[in-house]
Amino acid sequence: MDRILIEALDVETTIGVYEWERTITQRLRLDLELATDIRPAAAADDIGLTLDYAAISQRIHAFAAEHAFALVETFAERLAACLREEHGIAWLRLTVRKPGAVASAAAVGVTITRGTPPSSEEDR
Ligand SMILES: Nc1nc2c(c(=O)[nH]1)N=C([C@H](O)[C@@H](O)CO)CN2
Repeated sequence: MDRILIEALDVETTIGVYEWERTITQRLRLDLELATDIRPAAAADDIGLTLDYAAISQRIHAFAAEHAFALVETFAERLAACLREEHGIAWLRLTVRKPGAVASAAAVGVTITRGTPPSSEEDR
């Protein structure tokens, strides 16, 4: 199955388990792989027949601005559900990194995959 990519998308959100983290916004860095068949869009050269990565990126910024969670796990799970529901995405992989959260690490975070990857002959 083909995949639409969104890599190193930086968003600002309220996130953290500590009291002081509830009063500020912090940066999360997101990587996404979204399964879709790109052939109809490519054949017709039509943005309406694919997942619009610009529109999805905008939606992610809005989601981050609208929500405040303690855990990056919750952010990832809720965002994945939101994107799958609103865009009919059958399968996705989402990595959420919180740069600077652990001073001795470049980043910490989570990777989740949700849904069933639609199979195609090319994958066999
Ligand atoms: N598995 C997790 N561990 C931790 C998280 C988290 O979201 N998931 N969060 C924190 C704190 O908010 C930390 O990022 C503040 O620097 C600690 N551990």
